[in-house]
Amino acid sequence: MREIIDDIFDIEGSVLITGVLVGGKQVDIAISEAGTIVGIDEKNGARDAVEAEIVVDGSESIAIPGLVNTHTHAAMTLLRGYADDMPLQDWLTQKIWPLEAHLTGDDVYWGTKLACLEMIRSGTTAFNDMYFFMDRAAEATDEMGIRGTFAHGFIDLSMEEKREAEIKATETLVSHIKGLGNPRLTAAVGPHAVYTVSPDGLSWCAGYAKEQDIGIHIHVSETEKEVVDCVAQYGKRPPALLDECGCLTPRTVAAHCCWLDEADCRLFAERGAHASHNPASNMKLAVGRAMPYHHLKDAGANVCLGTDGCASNNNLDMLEEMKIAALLQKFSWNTQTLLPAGEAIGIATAGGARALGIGPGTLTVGAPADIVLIDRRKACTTPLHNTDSNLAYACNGSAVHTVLCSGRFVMYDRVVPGEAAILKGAAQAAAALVQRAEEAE
Ligand SMILES: C[C@H]1O[C@@H](n2cnc3c(O)ncnc32)[C@H](O)[C@@H]1O
Ligand SMILES: [Zn+2]
Repeated sequence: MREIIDDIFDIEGSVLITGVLVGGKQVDIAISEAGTIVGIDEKNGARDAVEAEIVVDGSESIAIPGLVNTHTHAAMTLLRGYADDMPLQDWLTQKIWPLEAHLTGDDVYWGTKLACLEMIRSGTTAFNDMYFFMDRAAEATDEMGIRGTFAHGFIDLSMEEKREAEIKATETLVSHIKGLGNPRLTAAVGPHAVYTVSPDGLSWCAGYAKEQDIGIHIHVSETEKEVVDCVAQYGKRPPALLDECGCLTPRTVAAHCCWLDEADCRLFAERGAHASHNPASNMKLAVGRAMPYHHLKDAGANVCLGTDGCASNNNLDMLEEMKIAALLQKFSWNTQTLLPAGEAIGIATAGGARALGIGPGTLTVGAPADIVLIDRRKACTTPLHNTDSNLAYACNGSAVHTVLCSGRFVMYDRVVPGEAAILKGAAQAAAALVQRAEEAE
């Protein structure tokens, strides 16, 4: 493996992964130069699909589709450990928003580089991001080689002047991302939540997302207070308000969804909206209830998985998040059979890919070659009675050893190009950010 490591990140040719375990079977996976899976076969049939430029021995690996993190604020890696053990509203208003007021574009660049590094190292190949200075987040993501969907966090606090500024920021970002013409980078509209965006702001976001044919990324029903306040102010629950404003669509990814009731779940299913489960953040911020996964599933709504930002998680490890999701669901709803291992993997892969519109999120012919190789020589993969169980319940991101996105290597044998410089740049940016905030106090 070692001989080809120096130039493997620059090669843009076809790839063959031999003898890798997929769904309990030893197969070869052939990947075209264009970055698509063109063959997957047990009996060496895939070998005929490409004249491979790179052949990787997969016999010590399990292959899974790239993990899709459907709700994060990537650059919040810089805020990791800055404010812990607080309720959501105090956490946001007393600690997070005052520090974010001092953010710069360079901070977001370095924070996103660090986030991408961490995501790649734990098997994530696509993420749904909502934050600020998102042109710099897209730049960082492009350099790291994975997929990102970028939304400006739209917060108008019911003020006309703020709304106009947020509209401008959203339009500028969307035209910038579209102008890049990079299939790995897409734009979305990011109304923060019903308690920070007016109905006029929400309606504008819905209309603009429709006009631009892009997604909507929003926090929904995270706390009981959000629901109670929404009913008091608007006479309806958050999903009904969002629906009235046109924000519940097949392109909407709604984060948290902890306090949805059964009718809300049915509305999600009817509108084709996607519910992103963020269990670690929900438990850490003690929002009081887990997403009603069973009601969403019974209604037929798509559920996907996300970590939220590093100030409320405090990492971006989607393998770890799968286990937390499965355990939280079983515990909260007192049902051992709820969210079994295979389904937990499904919401982190196919469910996420469906939510972000990036193919089937499976290892099948025609799918984008977003592939994660998990080391079979680890304690967490020994023994392998049931691969899904090992992946969902025993492993975390440290078992990932090679990652491809769109057929290109972004990590090989646990090496990610530029890692030391990213750690240094991000640490310096985080320290300078806190210093600026303290000096301004
Ligand atoms: C984009 C803004 O969203 C803020 N944020 C981060 N995590 C959460 C959460 O769990 N609920 C609501 N808002 C959140 C982030 O700090 C940005 O200000
Ligand atoms: Zn969030």
